Amino acid sequence: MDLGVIVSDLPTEKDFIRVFSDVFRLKNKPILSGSEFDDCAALRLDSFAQNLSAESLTFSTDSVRESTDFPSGMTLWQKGWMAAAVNLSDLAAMGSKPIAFLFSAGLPRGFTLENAEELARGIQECVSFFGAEVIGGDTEFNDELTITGTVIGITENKNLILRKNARPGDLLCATGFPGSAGVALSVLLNEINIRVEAGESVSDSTADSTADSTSDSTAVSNSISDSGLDSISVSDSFLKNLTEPFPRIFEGMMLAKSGAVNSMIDTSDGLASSVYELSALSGVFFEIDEQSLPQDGEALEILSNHLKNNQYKQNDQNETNFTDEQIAAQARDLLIHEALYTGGDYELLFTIPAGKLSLVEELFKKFNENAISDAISDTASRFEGLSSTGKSGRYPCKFTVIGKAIAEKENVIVRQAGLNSQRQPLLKIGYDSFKKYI
Ligand SMILES: Nc1ncnc2c1ncn2[C@@H]1O[C@H](COP(=O)(O)OP(=O)(O)O)[C@@H](O)[C@H]1O
Ligand SMILES: Cc1ncc(C[n+]2csc(CCOP(=O)(O)OP(=O)(O)O)c2C)c(N)n1
Ligand SMILES: [Mg+2]
Repeated sequence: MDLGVIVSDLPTEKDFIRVFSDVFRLKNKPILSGSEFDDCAALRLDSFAQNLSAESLTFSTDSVRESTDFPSGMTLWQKGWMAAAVNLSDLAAMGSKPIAFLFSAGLPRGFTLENAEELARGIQECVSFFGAEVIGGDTEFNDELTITGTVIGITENKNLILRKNARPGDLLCATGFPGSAGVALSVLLNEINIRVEAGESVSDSTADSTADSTSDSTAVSNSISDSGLDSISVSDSFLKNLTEPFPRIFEGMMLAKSGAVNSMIDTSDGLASSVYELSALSGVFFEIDEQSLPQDGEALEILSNHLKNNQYKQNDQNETNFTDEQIAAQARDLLIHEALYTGGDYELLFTIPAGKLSLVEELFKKFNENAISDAISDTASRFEGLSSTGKSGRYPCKFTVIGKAIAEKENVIVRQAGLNSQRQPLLKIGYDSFKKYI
């Protein structure tokens, strides 16, 4: 079929569904019927129980759409990947194993079959990477591209991790480098005062399916480089922190299986917001030690340049007032703010009893050495040639103790002021789809 055809010009919906279904070929026998042939997909749960007893099913649904989730410059492949990833991240937070994904797409006017295929490939590659299959959906038209996904997972009852069981004295732990997605978003929204030079081309580091994204990423770079300021280069792999969320499915399953984790949540809405969720449901309060928050080197470099360029402008292009050291300290502060109060990182935040720390450290060490743990060894081949892994640095997965449950009656942040530390209330703010992005 001619891929240039506009989807809404096709004679019937069936003609279109075939394009999607060709991308979502079913591999898993227990799925008796997939997206194209019957009214429903059917899953044989007894077959899943051969490898992992499926005592509980887990479900989640989340929507993404153009104006609120896709900053300009994202490829359709990335939009598809993101639609699946934000849903899978909810399963990761419960330690659940993904088995199936469904989505309803609202396609904008002018969307071609080629566009649809790229979107579908992004969804398929994310879903299959994490061991699940796309089993159905619906297609409609909408003013802006909208994708509502639903994931289904399975878990053994003893491994089901909830938000509500954090205990006094627990250590608060996080994966990844919080704040990276927030900084990437500011770059893509042109809120950061830097001049961007295209980093390594997306196609250099990615699978064939993303090769088209090079032109988009250049468009982002050009729009920002008009500012005429000092230039630094922002790599495409850094921007992927936002544009290709990497759900911590394998880490979540490993943590759940370890028996060490009392409570867990993903950080999609920001660290502070996630801490408040764990706190409200568990009835304990937390302190975050800001010094312990891991910071991504490129994020710091971007923020330092932003600060320098702001001053350069303010001072009528004379020398800046601050030393490099002062600028670096201000950049660290800004990144802490991003980590706490903006979302988009899709990392895991979890609590463990202090006595389990060495066990969890050992598990992460082994996990990172093998890229994947024994429990998920069947997935090794999926790591090859995928854009979200590789150079974007999602592996090794960093794991950090960032605070603990405390006796006080509020959530606090421990800040460093010179040689002294200060305890301040943790603000209850984060990404909220009902409010304007902060
Ligand atoms: N419209 C809705 N109807 C029923 N439950 C909902 C609705 N919206 C959200 N929820 C539930 O509220 C909980 C939190 O949802 P949400 O804030 O969207 O979480 P997340 O940030 O993980 O997507 C989830 O259990 C979700 O299923
Ligand atoms: C254009 C644009 N603005 C803002 C964002 C940032 N953003 C959009 S959704 C989101 C987090 C949503 O969390 P999630 O749990 O997936 O959804 P929820 O159900 O909480 O809305 C963030 C940080 C973005 N990705 N793109
Ligand atoms: Mg939601």
